[in-house]
Amino acid sequence: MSALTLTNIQKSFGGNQILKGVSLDAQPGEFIALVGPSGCGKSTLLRILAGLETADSGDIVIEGREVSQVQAADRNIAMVFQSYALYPHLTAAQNIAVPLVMRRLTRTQRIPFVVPLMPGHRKAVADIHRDVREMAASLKIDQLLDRKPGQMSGGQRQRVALARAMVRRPAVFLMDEPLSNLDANLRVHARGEIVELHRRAGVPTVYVTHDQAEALSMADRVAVMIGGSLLQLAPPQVIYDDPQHIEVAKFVGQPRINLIASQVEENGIIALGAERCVLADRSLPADSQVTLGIRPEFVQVSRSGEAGLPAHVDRIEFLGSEIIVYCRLDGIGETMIAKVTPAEGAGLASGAPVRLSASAEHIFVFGADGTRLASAPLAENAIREAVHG
Ligand SMILES: Nc1ncnc2c1ncn2[C@@H]1O[C@H](COP(=O)(O)OP(=O)(O)OP(=O)(O)O)[C@@H](O)[C@H]1O
Repeated sequence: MSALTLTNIQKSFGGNQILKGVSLDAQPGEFIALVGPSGCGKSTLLRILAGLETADSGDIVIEGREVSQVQAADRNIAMVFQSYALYPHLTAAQNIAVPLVMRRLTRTQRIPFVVPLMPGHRKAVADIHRDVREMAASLKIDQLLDRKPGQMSGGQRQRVALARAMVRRPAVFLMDEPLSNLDANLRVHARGEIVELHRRAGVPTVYVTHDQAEALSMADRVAVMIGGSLLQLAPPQVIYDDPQHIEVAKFVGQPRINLIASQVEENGIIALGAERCVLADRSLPADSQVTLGIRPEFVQVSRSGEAGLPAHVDRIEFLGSEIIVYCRLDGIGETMIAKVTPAEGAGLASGAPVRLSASAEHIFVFGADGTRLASAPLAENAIREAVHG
């Protein structure tokens, strides 16, 4: 049984459709990163899941229970926000204790004057103290327990917010860009910490981010959302190596994927320089418009020879272990980016004429509507046969 299933969630604000039928599932213990550009509807989906917003239609099932009509407080979901939302007047220990106090003590038991007189109260409070200390120890924030948020760094506040969300062992953990307030170095460190915590706690997690590197490096599966639609939900490697939509290919990968406009030839053949691939569906008419996608690491740059597309080097970025070469294709003027090793890039300079090529097995073909078209490299000796049917 899935820990969490969303089916066909739709949501409009004032006639604007923000979520266009999103379906998503998380398995027990799974870490899902929900990634997409700003404004694509990630936070709205998360808020609907948490019960802070109502969907126009669609189903939400958590641990086998349909919760669309269930109040946020009764969904057993914990959420960490961008802003951490810690109470500034409470210490870290008190902040972490809040969800336990709300769940385990009655309204009357929470009143300090009455509290010591109530039966069972002493045990409940002792249990809360114990659980807070255990959670603080596992997050290595014991030394912060007496401090208020104003006396902590951003990273420390983030850990306290995580502790508060995790302390009551929710059915699902939701995080909305929890690292966005941290500086770059701390962010990378905190990624590892969250993954480690998640592994230990084993609570299924939906983690929203607009940072594709964060999503790829942290998640078991990545859900790529663009313009209110979920375009692909798959493990990071599959999202990168086998994108099913041009928007997924564009969103993931740094530097960005190269895209070149092209046309289908007879019998579903597509050419890029001397390389050819063939579409699985050969019924696409000749002259149909397609876009070819090639990751920068698969673009070969040669300084001599006749093979490959003629281009000129525009600029070069030296990144230590690799070199990014920005080239302009002669004639059409489009930019192609190549990622090469320092040895391959040695001697390249701005303005130098080069030839660019990519092996057909590394060419993605996208149709006019952006969906990926199945294709395969065409061997040299098969070309003649294919062309002549
Ligand atoms: N309560 C609301 N009323 C009207 N429009 C809203 C409301 N909440 C969100 N929107 C709109 O819905 C769209 C999606 O917003 P949402 O916050 O879900 O995007 P997001 O992908 O999380 O973006 P970001 O990464 O910038 O946080 C935006 O255009 C936003 O302006």
